Amino acid sequence: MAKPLSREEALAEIDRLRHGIDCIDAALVYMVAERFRCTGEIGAIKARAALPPVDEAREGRQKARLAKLAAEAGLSPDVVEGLFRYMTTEAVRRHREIAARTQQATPPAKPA
Ligand SMILES: C=C(O[C@@H]1C=C(C(=O)O)C=C[C@H]1O)C(=O)O
Repeated sequence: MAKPLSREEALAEIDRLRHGIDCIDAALVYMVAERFRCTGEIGAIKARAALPPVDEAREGRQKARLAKLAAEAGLSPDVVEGLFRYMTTEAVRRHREIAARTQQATPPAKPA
């Protein structure tokens, strides 16, 4: 059994681990921001080319890749899928907004 810890030892250890968590959270925030920057650029390109906001084939490939990565990392595929589902849903919501704004700003095509 693990050796009991004094309250002071426990608090010092928790502080050390929380510092690690704070560093990871900061990195995650910047990585998520960078991901939305990339998906935003894709949204603008799709809108200019009148491509649909959702790409189900790409999402399917990502799902398979992430499930493999989750297994390699010893994580539940459901946890990883849930995290990415939020980001993908939000990216697509933003693509729809970009598409709507682009449509409003684009003059109607001249009749042939
Ligand atoms: C960013 C894209 O648009 C959508 C958002 C995705 C994502 O957030 O990873 C993936 C596929 C698309 O449904 C894309 O087509 O690559």
